[in-house]
Amino acid sequence: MKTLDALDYIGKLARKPDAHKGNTGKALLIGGAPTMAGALILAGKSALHSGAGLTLLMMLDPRSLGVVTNQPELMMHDANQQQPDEALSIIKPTIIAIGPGIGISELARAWLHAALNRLGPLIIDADALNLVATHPDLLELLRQRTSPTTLTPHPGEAARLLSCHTDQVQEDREGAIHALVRLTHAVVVLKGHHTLIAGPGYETVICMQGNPGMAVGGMGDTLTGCIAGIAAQGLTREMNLFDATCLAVQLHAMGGDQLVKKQSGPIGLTPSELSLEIRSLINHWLSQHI
Ligand SMILES: NC(=O)C1=CN([C@@H]2O[C@H](COP(=O)(O)OP(=O)(O)OC[C@H]3O[C@@H](n4cnc5c(N)ncnc54)[C@H](O)[C@@H]3O)[C@@H](O)[C@H]2O)[C@@H](O)CC1
Ligand SMILES: Nc1ncnc2c1ncn2[C@@H]1O[C@H](COP(=O)(O)OP(=O)(O)O)[C@@H](O)[C@H]1O
Repeated sequence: MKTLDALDYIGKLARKPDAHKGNTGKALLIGGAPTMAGALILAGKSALHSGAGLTLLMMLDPRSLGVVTNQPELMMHDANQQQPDEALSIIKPTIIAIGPGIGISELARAWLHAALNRLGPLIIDADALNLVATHPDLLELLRQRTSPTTLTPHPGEAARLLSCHTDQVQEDREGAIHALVRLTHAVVVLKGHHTLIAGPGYETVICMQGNPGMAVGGMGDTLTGCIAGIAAQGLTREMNLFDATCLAVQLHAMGGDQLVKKQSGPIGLTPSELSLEIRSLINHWLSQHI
């Protein structure tokens, strides 16, 4: 197992003078069921601040479509008003992330089915992972995918996928992540203290950064948005989804550590602040190296 060291990939995010929003990546994030719109909005803000050219939110709760007035850059879509397969083929996202606050309704299942069926890179998080754990047809679709896929389970979600107890995952995190890769054929991020990343054909890496100030609701949504934002830009610039995933995990953990250094944590550290810190880290690195 090697230590995560992915910062050099930031170089691939450098903008050419003639860059435009059509070639800086389109991230589509799907989730935000009633009571959990915040999860999708946090993921959206994170994708935006990580540099995605366009960030679209496909929101399952129609009443929450108007709640992001403080971030009008996010493009809001009502998941109830569209046929999932048709909408995905019209939007043509560079990357889809599905799960933050999505819940386990029939509507959530329909969007996940469409996302799994579509050719193109995909990130699966939160309740979308729980749906995979409880629907063998969705697991089979995931296993058969030919496009790059990243799963971001916390230990509780990992345990549901592996039909075991969370304690068993935590007792042998390396064994658990390998079992998840074998089960799903995807890149897997096993979150928590010392996050692990593994995937078919890749050496497992361990993130030695991050801190307990990040133990607050919405931190995982922020990671999912960050992977989406980095991948949206990087996938068209010789960065694959595994590399984008590694870079986002490291930026997310380093951002948390920076905020603690600035005494914005560990107590009271928020996912919204972390998105802005990740933006600073990316731009600082670019200003030093490019
Ligand atoms: N602002 C919002 O609207 C938020 C909505 N959220 C959504 O809420 C839904 C439910 O997600 P939850 O993750 O809260 O609930 P879950 O029941 O899936 O997982 C929580 C449990 O998993 C275990 N667990 C998680 N991380 C662990 C770790 N590092 N070590 C050991 N055990 C660990 C613990 O037993 C914990 O109680 C998701 O759809 C999620 O996106 C959350 O993301 C929080 C913020
Ligand atoms: N003690 C910790 N040390 C390092 N990272 C942590 C710690 N606690 C939480 N994190 C990170 O914060 C994020 C929490 O994700 P998750 O549990 O999915 O949150 P949520 O579902 O509330 O958005 C993960 O990236 C995890 O690695």
